[in-house]
Amino acid sequence: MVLCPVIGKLLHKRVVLASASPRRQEILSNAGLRFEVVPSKFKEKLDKASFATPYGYAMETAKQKALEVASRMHQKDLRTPDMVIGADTIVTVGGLILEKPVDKQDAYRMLSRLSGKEHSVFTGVAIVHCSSKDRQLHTRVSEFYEETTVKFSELSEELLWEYIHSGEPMDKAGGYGIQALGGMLVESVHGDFLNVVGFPLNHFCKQLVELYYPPRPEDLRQPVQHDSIPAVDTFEDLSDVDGGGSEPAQRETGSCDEKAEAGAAGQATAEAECHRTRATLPPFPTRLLELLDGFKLSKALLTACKLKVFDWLKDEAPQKAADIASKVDASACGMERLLDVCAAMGLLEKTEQGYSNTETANLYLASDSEYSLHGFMLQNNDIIWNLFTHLEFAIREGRNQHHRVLGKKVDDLFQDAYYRSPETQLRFMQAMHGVAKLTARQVANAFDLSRFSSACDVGGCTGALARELAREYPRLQVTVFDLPDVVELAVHFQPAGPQAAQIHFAAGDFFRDPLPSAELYVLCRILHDWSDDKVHKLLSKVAESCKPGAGLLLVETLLDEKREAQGSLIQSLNMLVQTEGRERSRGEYQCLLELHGFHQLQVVHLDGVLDAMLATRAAP
Ligand SMILES: O=c1[nH]cc([C@@H]2O[C@H](COP(=O)(O)OP(=O)(O)OP(=O)(O)O)[C@@H](O)[C@H]2O)c(=O)[nH]1
Repeated sequence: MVLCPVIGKLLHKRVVLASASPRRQEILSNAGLRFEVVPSKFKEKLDKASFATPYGYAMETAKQKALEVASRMHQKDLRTPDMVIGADTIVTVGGLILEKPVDKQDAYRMLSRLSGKEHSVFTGVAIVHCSSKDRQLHTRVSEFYEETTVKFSELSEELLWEYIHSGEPMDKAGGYGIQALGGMLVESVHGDFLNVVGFPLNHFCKQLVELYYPPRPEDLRQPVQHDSIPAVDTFEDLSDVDGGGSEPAQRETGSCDEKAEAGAAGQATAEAECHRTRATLPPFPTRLLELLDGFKLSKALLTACKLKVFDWLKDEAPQKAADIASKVDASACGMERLLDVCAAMGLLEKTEQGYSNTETANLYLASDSEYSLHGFMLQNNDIIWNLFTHLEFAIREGRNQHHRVLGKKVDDLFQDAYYRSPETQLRFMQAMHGVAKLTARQVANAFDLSRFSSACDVGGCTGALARELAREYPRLQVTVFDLPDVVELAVHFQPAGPQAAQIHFAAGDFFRDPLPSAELYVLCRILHDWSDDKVHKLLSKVAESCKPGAGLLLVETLLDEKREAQGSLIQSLNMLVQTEGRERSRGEYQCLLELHGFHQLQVVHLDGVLDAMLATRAAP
């Protein structure tokens, strides 16, 4: 839904968000804006003392971020963007400007400064309109800022450090994330909440309205104040050629290298007329159409992974579509379209010399990179995609769809489906390994586990989490307990390193065989695979193996109590299609754990959709 119809003006424009902040991406895409993400390489090192105000500093940084991206894209790309958006969020307290902490000590210094006091959060935003004439880039900049005041409670040392150890402060201005755990530190907020999160959406929409719908001449005679986003509820003309008003009026605030005055009165009147005649049409269903296209984008990503496009481009000079096509036995015309889509999705960079990997592709999509998700992509392409094509049956029948994909009965989910052949098993393990590596460090850091000297990672697969636990707690001995076939293949995933001596593998079936003894049991993304009956069975086995004081570390995706968060809900649907289980809420896990004698539940939300929970076994 596009509540701010002016966003429809930008539908056919090439809009670029010059920001790596996932929060800014989420805020703008939730608002229905269609944009590409090109993080800025501008180093945030302007001399703060040279600015009269903190917001002046934030606006200038935002502008430099956006201009850097605009000029890089103009030089490298075949098509200059129409609009580049940059933003910078800072916190000010006692005359000091706080940005993102550089390490935990820095986070500590920042948060202690904020404790018990009120501070301001400023986000500077720059909207850079770009055009290209005679190969020269021309820019016009509109900039603004928003201020929100936030008051923190008094923070105890313990709370402070617990929060810092959650890892959340590190990429956030002022060292806290108001939208997540950091919200617990906040007593009151005055002003725009999203401004604190990183992007003042309301002010941004008003700014767009000012740019694209300048007041009519008669309105200019009286001062007009927009207390809210004007409801210009029209179906916008999306064409760039018929004078439908896709260009902003030349009315920027702040600095610009082509300063322009308010839009010409004639143009303004024509625009206003245009809105009035179309006022009865509904808003363009941008978000809906994006949702519809979602599966095509996913399939393009998965196909590029399957064809190893990102491997061919890793550490190479830019290559043409035809070169890649010949390497993977594909048509040049098909490959060009695929690569163009990958570039539009921000996975490749396209220049006159050809295509090259973006940092994201090098990091996560090349199959040999340290944090590769290539195996996970193949699992999605080869297995999960097929299961999802039977979603309708899954909904009607309330069960997974392996039987339909495989054309035979599936009694044992793992032996009959995921591990039905050595190849499928290896691919499954590669997928799990990639995901586990990405999240394991956060899991290991979520709680202080130093009181335990032995742990058993039940269903621990390749041992990726065991490795991080061993790294974080050098006196911890970790047993990875998994099916014999898994243990046999797990040797292929063991890097050399000092942790090897702390990790042992034990073969067995956690529903049938006794569990290795340990002071801490770990169940990472295991319970969500199983029905309530089987979860009870497994938890009672764990409980029987535990002495009082033993710990149980669960890692799962928690459903929010209101069942509103899309990320966890889609995971639960995923579980329906793939497994015998489902995602559960914190309350449901708490009941399950308490039934089996585990109490004192603590929960830490991790990046992405995972949550870590730690409970302690009480005396029976
Ligand atoms: O409560 C919250 N406060 C702030 C944030 C996030 O903090 C960062 C602010 O940093 P900056 O403006 O420099 O932006 P970057 O993340 O470095 O991305 P750019 O590429 O745009 O420079 C921002 O991500 C906020 O979202 C928060 O999440 N919660």
